[in-house]
Amino acid sequence: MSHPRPYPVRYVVLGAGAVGGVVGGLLAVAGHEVALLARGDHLAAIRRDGLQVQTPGAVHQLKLDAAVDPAELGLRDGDVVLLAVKGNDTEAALQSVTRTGVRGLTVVCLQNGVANERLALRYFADVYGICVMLPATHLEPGVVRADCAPVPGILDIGRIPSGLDDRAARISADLRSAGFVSELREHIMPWKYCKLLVNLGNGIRAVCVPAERVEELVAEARAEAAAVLDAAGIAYVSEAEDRRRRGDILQLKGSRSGSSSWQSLERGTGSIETDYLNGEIVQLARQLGRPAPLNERTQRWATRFAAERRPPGTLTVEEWLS
Ligand SMILES: NC(=O)C1=CN([C@@H]2O[C@H](COP(=O)(O)OP(=O)(O)OC[C@H]3O[C@@H](n4cnc5c(N)ncnc54)[C@H](OP(=O)(O)O)[C@@H]3O)[C@@H](O)[C@H]2O)C=CC1
Ligand SMILES: CC(C)(CO)C(=O)C(=O)O
Repeated sequence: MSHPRPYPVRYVVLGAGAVGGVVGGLLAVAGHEVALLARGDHLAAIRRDGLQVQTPGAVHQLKLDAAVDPAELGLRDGDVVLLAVKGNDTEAALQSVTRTGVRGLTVVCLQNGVANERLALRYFADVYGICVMLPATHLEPGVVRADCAPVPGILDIGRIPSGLDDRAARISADLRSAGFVSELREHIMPWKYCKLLVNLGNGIRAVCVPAERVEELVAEARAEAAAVLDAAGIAYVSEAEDRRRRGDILQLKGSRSGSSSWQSLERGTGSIETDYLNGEIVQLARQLGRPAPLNERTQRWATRFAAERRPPGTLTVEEWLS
């Protein structure tokens, strides 16, 4: 592999929320060209005042190109699309890009879950996956916050389905220039499956009142899922390896209300990503003719909460189990 090429790259963040806003914002602070795709009140606030990216040590108010329709940004071959919508929004988001007719884009899935990369490959040849360890919060329209410092996140990257190349090296170097920790991974998907196992708790914790029994159920759902992945012959990085990679790099500062799924309920978006987290395990189990009752229950309750716009953390564990 040769050295990363020095030509300028434009990063187009598709879904400039908590993660996309923080990554795009800090890339812009580091001097990279960044444009944002957002929607609703968030887009209106960004257009009016700029995107505010808070970190534990600084507040950046960034005037960046922003639009809802990718066509408005004049997408061009060579642009790197940082796909940072929730998994349930991926298909529609990708289609909004394909409608521009520009096919020479690089798509980087800056998302939890493992279905986004497959979807992106349907439309684009150059797809990369990032294992996102970046606690971030979408505070209010126009304002996002990185919750860790001094390193905001670990963003290891690899080509899909596997392999290393100059483009991955270039993106990884740009992420490092923006303060992230990022390594190249020849096989990124086993890391993303490991992260999927971590995220199986998002849905239960988002709906339930915090309790010891909730944490036991999270562990049980995780064990159920690991058995499904094993039966399917899908490789995932071990908890020990994941712990070694994280080390003490991420230091949470201040308060954090909850996971990305919790935030969907808190913001009352009407949707939640659980179908692409626990739902991934459920569909795999169904293909194998196996049960996955805890992941199924997690999926059912979370989607119900989102649809009914119920506030997070309000269901007792007894109700969840009933
Ligand atoms: N937040 C976190 O701490 C972490 C999140 N992740 C993962 O990162 C990914 C992104 O999560 P997160 O940043 O929290 O999500 P957010 O909801 O904060 O951000 C996604 C943004 O994309 C917008 N959006 C959705 N579809 C479109 C579209 N077609 N065009 C333009 N904008 C669109 C959403 O709008 P709207 O609000 O209207 O839906 C929202 O503003 C998820 O996969 C999540 O699991 C991973 C690690 C940590
Ligand atoms: C691991 C966790 C919960 C970190 O915030 C996350 O990935 C998320 O919020 O979705």
